[in-house]
Amino acid sequence: MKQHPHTSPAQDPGSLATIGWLLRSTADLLPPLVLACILSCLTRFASLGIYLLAAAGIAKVIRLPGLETLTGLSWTWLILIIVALGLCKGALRYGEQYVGHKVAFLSLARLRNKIFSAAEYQAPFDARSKNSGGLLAIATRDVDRVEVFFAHTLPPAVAAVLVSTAVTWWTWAVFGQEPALLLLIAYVVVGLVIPAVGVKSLRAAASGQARVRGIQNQILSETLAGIDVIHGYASGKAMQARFSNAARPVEAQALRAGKITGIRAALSQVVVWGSLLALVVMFSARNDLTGLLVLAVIVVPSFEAVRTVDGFIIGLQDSLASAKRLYSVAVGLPQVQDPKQPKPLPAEGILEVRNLGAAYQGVTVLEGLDFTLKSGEIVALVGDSGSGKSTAAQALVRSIPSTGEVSFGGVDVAEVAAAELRARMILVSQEAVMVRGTIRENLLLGMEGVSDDELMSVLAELGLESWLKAQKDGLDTKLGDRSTRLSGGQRQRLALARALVRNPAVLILDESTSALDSASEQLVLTAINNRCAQGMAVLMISHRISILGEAAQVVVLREGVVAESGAPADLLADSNSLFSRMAVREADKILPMN
Ligand SMILES: Nc1ncnc2c1ncn2[C@@H]1O[C@H](COP(=O)(O)OP(=O)(O)OP(=O)(O)O)[C@@H](O)[C@H]1O
Repeated sequence: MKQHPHTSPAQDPGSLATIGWLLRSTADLLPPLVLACILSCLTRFASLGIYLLAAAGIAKVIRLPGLETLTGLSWTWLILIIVALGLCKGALRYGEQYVGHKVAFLSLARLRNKIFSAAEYQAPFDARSKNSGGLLAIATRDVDRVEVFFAHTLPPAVAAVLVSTAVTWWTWAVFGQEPALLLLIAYVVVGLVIPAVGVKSLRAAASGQARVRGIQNQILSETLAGIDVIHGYASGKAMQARFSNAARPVEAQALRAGKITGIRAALSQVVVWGSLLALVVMFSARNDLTGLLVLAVIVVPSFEAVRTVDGFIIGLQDSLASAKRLYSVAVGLPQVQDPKQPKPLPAEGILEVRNLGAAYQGVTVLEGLDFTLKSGEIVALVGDSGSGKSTAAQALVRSIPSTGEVSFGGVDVAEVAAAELRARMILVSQEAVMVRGTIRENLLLGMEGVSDDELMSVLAELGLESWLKAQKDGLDTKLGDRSTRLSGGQRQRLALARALVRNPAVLILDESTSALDSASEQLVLTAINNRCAQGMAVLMISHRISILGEAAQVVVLREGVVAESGAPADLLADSNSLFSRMAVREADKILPMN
């Protein structure tokens, strides 16, 4: 038995690997990020310069002795340098914010595109098996949270290191070893030790919050999609309770994170003001008031630079939790991958299905399906609900991993690019999904080179001509959110038209006429038969025997295996066959109506 290629989704990579991935994903944006770091450092140094000169001015006014290099400057020079530094600081700050945010937003746009294309690549199987609300939260909120990583992490971190190093070095050079060592210890405590306090709990709280966002999004989108059902059953309050209960399990974590944040802020205040006090004691003993004044005005803003580390460590936990969720989507490989060197698929040929099997989470739901579908023929796949019919259809177009062999025109479909396969073999699934857009956009879904006349002729084939004429804007009519303007039958026929416009070699219809009244259904079946007369092959999946009249072969599935197969007339001739019993049951249902 041949196993079609598939892999498992990506595992949680850990913080370092996530940061590596973020940087790799945006490698070409690193030069402007470095520029943002340089600008951030220069801004801090400009601030320090202004404070230093202001302190020198005060020392001059009150005629304090010492530090003549600064206090000896004339008032004109002092004021000129302060104004120049102020202007520089403004320009540098503007540049830092501009470049930092530009990098951040470009990176976010890139990450959003990456998530979309990864989800599209992994679709439909993997995308379907993820919860849609979670995926939505990842593609929107999580991506936004990563902004902290780009705009508010690296530049302040670099500035913190450089500012503290420069102030320590300058203090050592001007005032000696003692105050310099005191500052160095205080910087290490504020910039490294305190930010490490409770970091695990903060990380857990951030992941919990990210998870809750996903669940709440899921509940919200389910509620919107099923608003009629929820109103119909007066279940609004129950859904609201589900929404708020989703946050319950992480409430304790969030409170703990709040406490830790408070404790960290208090500790760093104690260290900052404690070191200032120590400097006062040290410089009073030396009787050096000018030194104390100058150092004090430098130390306070330098601590501000170092304390940003604590702030961004908190933001960074949130950002990393989000980045890990992005990573899990972005690097996951699809369960069904394209072959490395895909073979071309012939434009026409016979579809041969041998021993087709499929499983969900290790549970086999389909095995040993065999049939042959020739050009211009209809094969019917019937069976009770849950017998594996839709699974077989999805396995044929390689939407889900499968076993066995499927070939078209003699080429194994596992060796063909999925996009090429799905252009030749189209599955119209049970759910007739329309997107927000016009009728034309819904029919084409990005396909090019189809004229409006061709679209209208297909709609006419399916009995939608008068419906289209009644629409004010014709093919430009907007269908709106979840195409609420359409009836179930109209929606099904539009989904069918979307497939027929593409003129596939094989059309797989999975209960695609279930919402139609019998007159419209007959019209659709005639259209299908006409297409068959022109060479299209059809695999028709249905519960209803009455619509399978033209089928060359019927395959009956029971609990995932082929229970019987043959020409419909032969199966009907055997009164004990499952097929004839299904036909009798269906006729019995119809008879009392007559
Ligand atoms: N995504 C999935 N994950 C897990 N199990 C699934 C999934 N999709 C289908 N199944 C299971 O696989 C079995 C076959 O389902 P399938 O949808 O193929 O049946 P079906 O014959 O098309 O049913 P129906 O006529 O009701 O549409 C069922 O037991 C179903 O519960």
